[in-house]
Amino acid sequence: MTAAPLTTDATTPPAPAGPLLVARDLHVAFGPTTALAGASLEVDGGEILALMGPSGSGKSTLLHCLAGILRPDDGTVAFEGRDVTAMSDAERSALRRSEYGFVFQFGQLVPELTCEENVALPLRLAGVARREAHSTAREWLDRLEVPDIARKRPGQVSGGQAQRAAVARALVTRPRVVFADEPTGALDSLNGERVMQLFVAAARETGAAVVLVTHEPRVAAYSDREAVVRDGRVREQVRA
Ligand SMILES: Nc1ncnc2c1ncn2[C@@H]1O[C@H](COP(=O)(O)OP(=O)(O)OP(=O)(O)O)[C@@H](O)[C@H]1O
Repeated sequence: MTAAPLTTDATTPPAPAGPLLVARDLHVAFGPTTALAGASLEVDGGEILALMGPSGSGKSTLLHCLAGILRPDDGTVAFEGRDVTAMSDAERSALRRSEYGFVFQFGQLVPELTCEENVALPLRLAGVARREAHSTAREWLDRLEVPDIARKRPGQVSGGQAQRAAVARALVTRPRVVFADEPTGALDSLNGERVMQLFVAAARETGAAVVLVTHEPRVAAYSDREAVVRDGRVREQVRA
């Protein structure tokens, strides 16, 4: 029997230095309404994290702060140790484009483009040549089990099919984190479960972390960890 080598070679990636995303003591107010009141949360690389909690508790606001869409009034968000809250708007949008993917409740696909063009779009924006972007987009539609919608526009496909295209579009650039706000909220439970299964399987394959807001325990059941938000703070965390 050969002993396993004790040393690592130069090609071994370094062990992760810590969590991928760290939010500390976030405060956000919209006029007189407090949305976040000291929310803190960490997200590890590759983990599926569900944000749960009552309506109006601050889940979407927390997601928007984590994703660098909204700058908190106070507190910090760091991605791989880089302070996102201190970045300029241009730096934050560059970070979002290069490292993050997004899925919303209603796919928010571009209605004038075919589903294939929608999925290819983030690659085209990243400078990938047209032919390669489209062939990768078709692979992703296959992976999400909707090859037939490639040439259809979003208005010509079902809600579940459109949401699969939205998941494909979010993952096609192989982002480090996908943020999803009620990704199955507009689907019936059978469709919602299938979309979640495919979403989680694809994210695990690419190594993307997923942060998702959901009301549905059946959707949260696909996560590795649930964080419960109440009154603008993360109150408890349960490892699945
Ligand atoms: N753009 C905004 N302008 C004014 N108030 C807002 C805005 N966004 C959120 N709020 C308020 O901030 C609080 C937190 O909202 P948020 O959407 O983060 O909660 P949530 O937990 O995601 O709710 P839901 O589950 O109903 O989507 C709520 O009281 C909400 O009304």
